[in-house]
Amino acid sequence: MIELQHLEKRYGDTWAVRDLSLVFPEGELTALLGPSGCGKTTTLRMINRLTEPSGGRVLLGGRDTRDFRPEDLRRGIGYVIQQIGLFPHLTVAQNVATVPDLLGWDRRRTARRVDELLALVGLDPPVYRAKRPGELSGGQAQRVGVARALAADPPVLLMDEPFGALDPLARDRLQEAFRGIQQRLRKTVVLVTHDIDEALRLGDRVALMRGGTLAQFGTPDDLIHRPASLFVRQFLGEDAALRQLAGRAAAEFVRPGDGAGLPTVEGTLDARSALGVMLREGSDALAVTQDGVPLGVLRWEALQTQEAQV
Ligand SMILES: Nc1ncnc2c1ncn2[C@@H]1O[C@H](COP(=O)(O)OP(=O)(O)OP(=O)(O)O)[C@@H](O)[C@H]1O
Repeated sequence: MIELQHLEKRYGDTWAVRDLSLVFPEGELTALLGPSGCGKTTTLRMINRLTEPSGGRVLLGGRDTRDFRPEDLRRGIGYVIQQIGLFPHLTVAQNVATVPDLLGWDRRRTARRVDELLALVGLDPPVYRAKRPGELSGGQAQRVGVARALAADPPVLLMDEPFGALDPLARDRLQEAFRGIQQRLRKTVVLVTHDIDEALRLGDRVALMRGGTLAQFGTPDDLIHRPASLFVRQFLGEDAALRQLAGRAAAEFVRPGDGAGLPTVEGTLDARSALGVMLREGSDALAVTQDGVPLGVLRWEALQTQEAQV
């Protein structure tokens, strides 16, 4: 668990972060969302002390982070940034092994860990182990960055716009991959993003910031259906419910039923696209299958109730 208590950062007359108190729950992913310049990155960097607070404190597992030496603190916290900063002269395996090497793990344990992590992030170890960063696509490099951050199995992972530099398709894929990884590993993750879809899709919780302070902290559902202010409502936009559908699979809305004769979609299709199929086909219900096996029927109302609550 990470706890921010009255955290502040001032640069001259500018408050980057102002009296920010917040608890990032253990094992959950919290998206730190907000407009440009609202203090997201500063907040994240105060957690691993890349930026020192001007006031207030950060507790990690109940301990004040000032009680740690900054190097020790950072070794225990995974950190992924947009321009991932892999070492270009090292291989993928050596890049992933950076922290285990620093911690003095023996070579066999490190090699096993590297392969395990490459597989976890969807890179075939024999193919990628010996490559250099220059031989990777942006998405592959970002995967290596995630593997590197997870290498020493830190309980906490800080991510600053980790998917920001990728094209939409690669971003989509990596978000999905990361969602799967997080469901398995249950790290305490703080993910900085200005992308509303990403926050709603990946966040168990969302901390929406404005001008260095907290506008609202809650589940994606809370922010969409129970916005705390006009700012929150406007920031998420009128189509917030549609955005949320984009992050959920059609299969989640399926009810038992016979879909014979209805247009058919796969259950893994996102619910927003399924809605698009209904509109295109002029049908208020779809048959949903999983790998060709019927799952049931997706009805317009099931999606509508989601929206009606906005
Ligand atoms: N080193 C610095 N010196 C002076 N001002 C800074 C410094 N770092 C950040 N700021 C200011 O603090 C405020 C918050 O910056 P921060 O980078 O945390 O915002 P952000 O929400 O992460 O923005 P973005 O989404 O654009 O990256 C901004 O007004 C910024 O100009």
